[in-house]
Amino acid sequence: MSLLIVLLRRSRGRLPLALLLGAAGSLAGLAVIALVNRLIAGTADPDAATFGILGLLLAAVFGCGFASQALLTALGHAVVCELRTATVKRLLDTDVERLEAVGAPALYATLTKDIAAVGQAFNRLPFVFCNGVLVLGGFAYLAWLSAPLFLVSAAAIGLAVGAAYGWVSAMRRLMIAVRAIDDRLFAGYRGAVEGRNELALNTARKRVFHRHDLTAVAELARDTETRADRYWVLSLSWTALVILGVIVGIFAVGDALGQPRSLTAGFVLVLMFLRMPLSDLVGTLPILLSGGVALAKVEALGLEPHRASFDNPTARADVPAALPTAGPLLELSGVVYDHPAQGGEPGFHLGPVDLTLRAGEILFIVGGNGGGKSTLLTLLAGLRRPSAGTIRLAGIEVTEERRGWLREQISAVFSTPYLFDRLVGPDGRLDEALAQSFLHRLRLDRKVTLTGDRLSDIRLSQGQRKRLALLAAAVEERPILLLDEWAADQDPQFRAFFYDELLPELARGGRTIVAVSHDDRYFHRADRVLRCDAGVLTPWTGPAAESPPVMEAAQ
Ligand SMILES: Nc1ncnc2c1ncn2[C@@H]1O[C@H](COP(=O)(O)OP(=O)(O)OP(=O)(O)O)[C@@H](O)[C@H]1O
Repeated sequence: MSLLIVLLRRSRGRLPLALLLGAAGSLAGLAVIALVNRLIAGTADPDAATFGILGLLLAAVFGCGFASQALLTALGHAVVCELRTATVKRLLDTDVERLEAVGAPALYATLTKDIAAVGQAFNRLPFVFCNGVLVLGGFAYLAWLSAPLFLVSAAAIGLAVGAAYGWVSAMRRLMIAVRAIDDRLFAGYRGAVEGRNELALNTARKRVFHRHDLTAVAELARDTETRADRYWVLSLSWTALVILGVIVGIFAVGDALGQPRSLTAGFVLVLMFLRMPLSDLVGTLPILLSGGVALAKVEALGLEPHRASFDNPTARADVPAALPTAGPLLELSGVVYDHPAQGGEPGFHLGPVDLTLRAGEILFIVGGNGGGKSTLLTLLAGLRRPSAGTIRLAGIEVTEERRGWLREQISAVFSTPYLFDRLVGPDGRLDEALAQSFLHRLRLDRKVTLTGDRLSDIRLSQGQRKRLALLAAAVEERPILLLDEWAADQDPQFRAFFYDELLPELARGGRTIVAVSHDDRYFHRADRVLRCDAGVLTPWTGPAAESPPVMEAAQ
């Protein structure tokens, strides 16, 4: 039903026209049958006028059917296109935390499988509608032909539909189960693509992965799909049986009710004609059901409602146009964040964090693996919502409504950055000269060419990827730059260039920089160094404070 509501909402007037044409085509088809019936019964003359009418009716069947289905299928494709772009826009507007909770495999499954399933269902709707009109019109004609025979057939078909209702519900339940298994299958596909190196190196791992993470899930999907299809073919065979049963029964009932044989024969002819659209309707059930399940799945992701606009919803009136260039810039007071617990393991607790970042400052954050450094950076960037405490930017509290404003002040290079092949400057305008100069200074100009805002190649080494990500962040020209272990993949020469030249230069240019770093050789380049371990932020007191790794005796 929700499929129909979506279609109705988006059709902008084309739907009523298409439905009208479809109904006209179907009714013209029924009129052909009715006229043929009259020819058989001898109540119409087989003269030129009758055949002329039949010719016109056939032309109407073709013309109206074609126009209606062309309109409806075009509408179906338009809905799918809109669903694709709108779902991606909703995803772009949704919080990182929500997307993390949903997980990448489920998101990919929705973007590929669910949208395709909804599309298939939409594209079947025109045929469902035309068949529906045929069936309804056909039954109305049957009622007109003989009320007693119609009542008997309607009662028999009604009972049969009631009996089949349970099968359709069972089929829907199984389709929901199949869709849940699809998320696990997509996790397997992802492992096969992204873990290709590890899998190529180790045959045993490949076998274990293929058996447990792929074959087992694929077989579960196959079993569930097979069970769902069994209900479908049962419904198809049941439909054929019911129609044929009613046809046989009608002769017996017709005689018992004293109906003339010619009337019964005409009644049966219409029933035979209705067999095809009825079977088509039942045949389409799985496509419609899986479309409905897919649409429900898209909604269950909990994405933000669709907004066509890309404007930052932050009210600009109550925030300053520019940030201060001296004094406190970003202040965290009692900020707490909890990563959710998973699989029986406790979640990670960060904070309470009290931190004041001054404008133009270079702050380094050090700490052991899993200490919470990256989590802290995402909180500073406004990508995560603290569970307690306040964040102030330029003295103004960053409320939920102002989180977009905070994000607009931040450029970041995360530890595994995603590279886009277009550079984007402030307000979408790129300073090409600045970009070219960074390309040169980051020693990427022999590898990548910048034409307009487009980069020629992003298939780079890990260290080069980080440099390109830094370039993309720098040309955004935002006041706060967050770097997560940026230098970890750089060669010693470039690392020295980064700490000794680039960072101080960026700071002199007005940037406030927070960098996660383990390069204690260069800690003197920072105005301050803090340590983040076990979610607690403390001043760094020198290399002696580093806890040595636990060394196990070699076996
Ligand atoms: N999306 C997430 N969901 C649940 N837990 C998470 C998530 N991201 C990180 N964590 C947990 O939070 C803790 C801190 O992770 P974080 O990435 O902030 O540490 P880090 O100090 O940056 O580590 P590293 O130096 O290894 O990069 C880890 O124990 C990690 O398991």
